[in-house]
Amino acid sequence: MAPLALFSKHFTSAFIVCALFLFGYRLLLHPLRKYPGPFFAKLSDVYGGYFAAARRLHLRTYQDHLQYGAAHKSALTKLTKGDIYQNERLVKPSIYRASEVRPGQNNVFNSRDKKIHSAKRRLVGQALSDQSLRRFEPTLLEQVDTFIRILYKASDVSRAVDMTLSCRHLGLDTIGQLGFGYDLKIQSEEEHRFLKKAIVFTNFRINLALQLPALINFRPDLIATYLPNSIRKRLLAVVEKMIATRLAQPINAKHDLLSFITPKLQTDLKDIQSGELWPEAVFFFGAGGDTTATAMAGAFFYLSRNSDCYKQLAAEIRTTFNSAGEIRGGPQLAGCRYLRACIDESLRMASPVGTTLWRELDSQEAGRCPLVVDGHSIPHGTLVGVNIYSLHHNEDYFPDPFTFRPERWLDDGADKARAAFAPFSVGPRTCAGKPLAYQEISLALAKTLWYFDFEPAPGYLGDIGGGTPGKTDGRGRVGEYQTYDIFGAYHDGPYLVFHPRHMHCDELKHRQDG
Ligand code: HEM
Repeated sequence: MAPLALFSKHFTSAFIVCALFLFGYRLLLHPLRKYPGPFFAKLSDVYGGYFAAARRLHLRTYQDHLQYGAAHKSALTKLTKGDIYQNERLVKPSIYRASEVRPGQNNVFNSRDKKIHSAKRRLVGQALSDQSLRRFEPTLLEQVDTFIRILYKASDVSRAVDMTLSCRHLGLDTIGQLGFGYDLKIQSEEEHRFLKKAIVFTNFRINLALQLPALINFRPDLIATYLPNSIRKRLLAVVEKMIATRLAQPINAKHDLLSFITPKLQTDLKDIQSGELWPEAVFFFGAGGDTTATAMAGAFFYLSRNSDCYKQLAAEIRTTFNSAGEIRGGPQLAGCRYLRACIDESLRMASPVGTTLWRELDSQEAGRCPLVVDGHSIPHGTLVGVNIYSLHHNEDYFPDPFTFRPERWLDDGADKARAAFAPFSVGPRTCAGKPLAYQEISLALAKTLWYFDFEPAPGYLGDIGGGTPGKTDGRGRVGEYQTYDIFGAYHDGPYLVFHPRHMHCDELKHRQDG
């Protein structure tokens, strides 16, 4: 036998023996072996990686919960269950390195050290506080008004509007202003619209690496950054341009994130991407635009398909306010309880972040008493987490979970539902942008219902966004808004047709004519 053939024969045999040994260990001796779970998840993280690549890990995890129970093994070293996010002994695991803009550059989202995180959180949180949002409101209202004018133009010619696109344009323009005092004009012009794709690419990659940590060191986005005109390179160039433009102005010229963080974070204008400000800016831009867009598109989907809820919400908006100008932040908007219930019900059913947010025992806790979650003693090094999509469809908390029923947030069972509601996560790493998200979604929905009636587009366009009958992979429910899990969510539609409420739309017509 030729030496090469001999080598390859021995190598293959050795590989098979090692694999059998490893899989035998994982099935029979691994500390988590007592937990039920899918066979392939017991063997390797490739299980999570495969479903992350298919963008349906949330659906698979939900099915696994039904089959194996709440505490099951969803990957080699991962358990899902319990009261995790308020536990001070737990931190974000090292797999969050997957979201570093450049290796070693940490931001408020992926810093693991508690002290460093709370300093960053205090800094970034200033731009997102209630007081800051009050100052930002006129700018937010301008963006929402642009959104309304675009719907009005489409309504004039009965053109179906893809709400995924419109909501994402609004979300990105808003975050361009709040982050950098920069008018990206995505709602009205083409130039920066590629940013949507760039954010999807980034989120997909991060999610894949979070589920299959072996990929963390393989960074296709870093490679992509060196390719001429790659989408990732263009995204970073836009963020850099926004920072440079803004830093050329006096620091208090705008009310934005940069006015708060620039004095505290080192940045060299000649090399912005190496400075401390850079990772915060890139994350802020990615986190704030797409998530609110999913929440809005989901709400439009469910309202267009549930006519009783639609009518009740329209009545609330149209009786609470006397003019479009009155629709702004404050007690009247906060008093729209049905509006809030519709938003929460959409966030429950189509969570913008529907994934499992992994946590692990802080390394400083090693050797101290074991971690106990819901009566389970968890070995050190295990990742624990709750899957948001599964939690939000758990019948114990949300009876009839696939039915859009805003009333569940207003009736007697509301406290139980609220205890299990976590679209923004909970605990010290809860979303810092929650108040902005609610304000933006509330204004966009309330103003839309003030000016228009809407319904699904006729023909096949009207079906886009829902499930496909007969599918058995979790996508067979026609009335469920289909999200594709990429840590955030990818989606399409709904396509809606808008009918102006004429006496109210006259002012829009005049503004357009003017
Ligand atoms: C409906 C809209 C939104 C949803 C559902 C959402 C959801 C979340 C979730 C689940 C997390 C925790 C992630 C984890 O533990 O790994 C998070 C973190 C975060 N979000 Fe949001 N988000 C939304 C909008 C926003 C907006 C508009 C901003 C503002 C720019 C924002 C800024 C942040 C920040 C700064 C963090 C990191 C918090 C920390 O670790 O201290 N989010 N978000």
